[in-house]
Amino acid sequence: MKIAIGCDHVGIILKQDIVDFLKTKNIEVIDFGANSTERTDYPIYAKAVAEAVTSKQADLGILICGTGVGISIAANKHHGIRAIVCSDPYSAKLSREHNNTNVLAFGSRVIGLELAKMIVEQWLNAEFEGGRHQNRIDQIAQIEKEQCNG
Ligand SMILES: O=C[C@H](O)[C@H](O)[C@H](O)COP(=O)(O)O
Repeated sequence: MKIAIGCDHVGIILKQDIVDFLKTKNIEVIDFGANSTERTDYPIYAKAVAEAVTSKQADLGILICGTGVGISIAANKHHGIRAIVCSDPYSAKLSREHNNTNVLAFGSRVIGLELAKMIVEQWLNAEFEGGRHQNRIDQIAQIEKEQCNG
């Protein structure tokens, strides 16, 4: 399992903690920055992580900004990306089982490390259930296609 991770200037401390957490689980991590508290723009890191996932350089992506909102919106602009922004483990788990999310985003100004670790753990351990949910994912992909041609 390979995880691409990225954050803006607000998320760097939490990102490092999550990188360390993933490494204790022997998960390979590709870190796309940021690595300083100098103010930067979250779409840069959303793009890097989203492209790593769509190109299959990584299996899944994790993104952190102040709220997780901007960085997840930016990630969701990429074809094939289904990003969730969440602050609770239940939504994280269900987002994999029902929505086959491939990017997880959260906010370092919203949640603390222990909750973030629970969210990451639930998200990584859950598996897409397919079936009726695949039909809905296919409909999302169809919307993406139509928007692209429109
Ligand atoms: O959704 C956006 C994120 O929460 C950003 O981390 C936030 O907008 C950055 O704000 P500032 O530039 O004021 O640190």
